[in-house]
Amino acid sequence: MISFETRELVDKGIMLPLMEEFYTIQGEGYHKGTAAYFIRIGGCDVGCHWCDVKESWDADIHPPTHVGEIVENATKYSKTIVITGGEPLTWDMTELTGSLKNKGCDIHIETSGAYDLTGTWDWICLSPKKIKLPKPEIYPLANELKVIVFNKHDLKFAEEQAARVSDECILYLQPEWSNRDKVIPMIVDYVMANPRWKVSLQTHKYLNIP
Ligand SMILES: C[S@@+](CC[C@H](N)C(=O)[O-])C[C@H]1O[C@@H](n2cnc3c(N)ncnc32)[C@H](O)[C@@H]1O
Ligand SMILES: Nc1nc2[nH]cc(C(=O)O)c2c(=O)[nH]1
Ligand code: SF4
Ligand SMILES: [Mg+2]
Repeated sequence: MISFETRELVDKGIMLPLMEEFYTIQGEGYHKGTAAYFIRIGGCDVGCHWCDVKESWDADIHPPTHVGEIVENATKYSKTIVITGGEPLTWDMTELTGSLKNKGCDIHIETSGAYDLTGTWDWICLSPKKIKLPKPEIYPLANELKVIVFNKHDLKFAEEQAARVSDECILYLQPEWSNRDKVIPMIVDYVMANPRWKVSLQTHKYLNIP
């Protein structure tokens, strides 16, 4: 049982349910190929049926951890930090990003955008989900839009989402991993016909790294 005091600290974003942290290579999107330290925060109730980290969903199974401890550890490894989850915006990211900024880090987020945007970010990867759409205020701030393609309807969804981001936002279609053999040919044809889109692959899965 988590104490009332701990629950209060988590509500304020001074502690966060930490699922895992690892130094690896960013596998996806614009920064693919770049070494980065990943901090995976537990808790998500978006419920994507193909989510590749369903173990992250239940925040209660991930230990509430002081932001100071997370930051001290992360900065031993890298100045490029990726905050992911779960859905990191389930929580108040003000304290975590403020502390990382104080250490001079470049801070990236992987988010569905389904909850209020908190924290200060150097790079926002917005990966919108049909079942819980992003909050309107995140669209103009997204640096990259990364739509997961599970079937052809997702291409229409991708265009609807692209209409809401800024002109500078980089547009990616990323195959849903378990259905990749089916959807990759469709994505390839689509990107050649619509070259403002780019392909993003989960390259870490091909490299066999976290
Ligand atoms: C696990 S999510 C965590 C961050 C946040 N909840 C989100 O969805 O953006 C990290 C990234 O992986 C993508 N993703 C999750 N499951 C996937 C799958 N089976 N195939 C391809 N991409 C996937 C998400 O869309 C997101 O861009
Ligand atoms: N290497 C690596 N790159 C990633 N890019 C986004 C990831 C994520 O799960 O958010 C991820 C991940 O889990 N591993
Ligand atoms: S929003 Fe992200 S973490 Fe949540 S279920 Fe979807 S892919 Fe998984
Ligand atoms: Mg991942």
